[in-house]
Amino acid sequence: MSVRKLLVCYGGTFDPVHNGHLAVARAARDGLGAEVALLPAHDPPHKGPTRADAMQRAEMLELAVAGEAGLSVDRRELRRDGPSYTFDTLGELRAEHGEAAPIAWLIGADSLLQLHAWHRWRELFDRAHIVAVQRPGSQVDAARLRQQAPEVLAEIAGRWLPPADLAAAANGGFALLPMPQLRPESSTELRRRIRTGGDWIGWVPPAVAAYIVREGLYRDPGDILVPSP
Ligand SMILES: Nc1ncnc2c1ncn2[C@@H]1O[C@H](COP(=O)(O)OP(=O)(O)OP(=O)(O)O)[C@@H](O)[C@H]1O
Ligand SMILES: O=C(O)c1ccc[n+]([C@@H]2O[C@H](COP(=O)([O-])O)[C@@H](O)[C@H]2O)c1
Repeated sequence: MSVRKLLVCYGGTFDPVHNGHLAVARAARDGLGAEVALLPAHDPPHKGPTRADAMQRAEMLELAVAGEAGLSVDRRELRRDGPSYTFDTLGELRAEHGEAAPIAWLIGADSLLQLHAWHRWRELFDRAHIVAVQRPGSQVDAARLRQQAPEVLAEIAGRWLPPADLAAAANGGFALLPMPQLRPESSTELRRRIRTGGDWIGWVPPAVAAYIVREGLYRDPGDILVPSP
């Protein structure tokens, strides 16, 4: 039986992309033997207005992964109006790749704890696997899920797979991605540091840092704030 290569889709606001995102994408590529597509959200459903516009966020992402094997940027959400629902994105990907292709949607642990608030969230499993990665401050285990997101725990309970088994099925599984080392970076803290003159250059690839400086991004007072509902 031939097992097809897993496609891992890693969606985000990427406002801006940082080295934590890249470490997660590389861990998925290397740990799961996957191709990883990074998808900037045009209009992230649970976030307020972004600080950089969608084109700038996509350009920074492209600079961040340029020349890196196994990582690419997929701009499809920029071509859709309205909230960038993952359910819709996975519908497009499923139609393009076919019913048998193994596809996974990759999220951080903070996103997993909110998964029950996503548009048609249970049906995401009809279209992809969900893979979560631990994040400092939001690390998940069964006890934390039971306390903070019992519906999510109930949904994934029968779906747990060893990461190596994801490629053997098209969708429907849940796995935790092993991360060699947890990463502290966040876009919110990065923007705060840029605004306040803190130490931020080492948190992004050099080409992204140059872009931020050139475009004068994240320097207005409003850039400190992230109104997340
Ligand atoms: N350092 C990190 N470790 C693990 N997962 C992360 C990390 N940073 C971001 N993620 C995950 O990557 C996805 C996209 O993240 P996003 O673009 O929202 O960046 P962010 O740093 O979480 O931004 P913000 O601080 O504005 O919320 C989310 O699922 C998030 O949980
Ligand atoms: O589909 C949804 O309802 C939904 C709700 C929240 C987040 N998402 C997606 O999850 C990814 C990470 O979101 P964020 O807000 O942490 O950048 C990004 O691709 C979003 O479009 C999707």
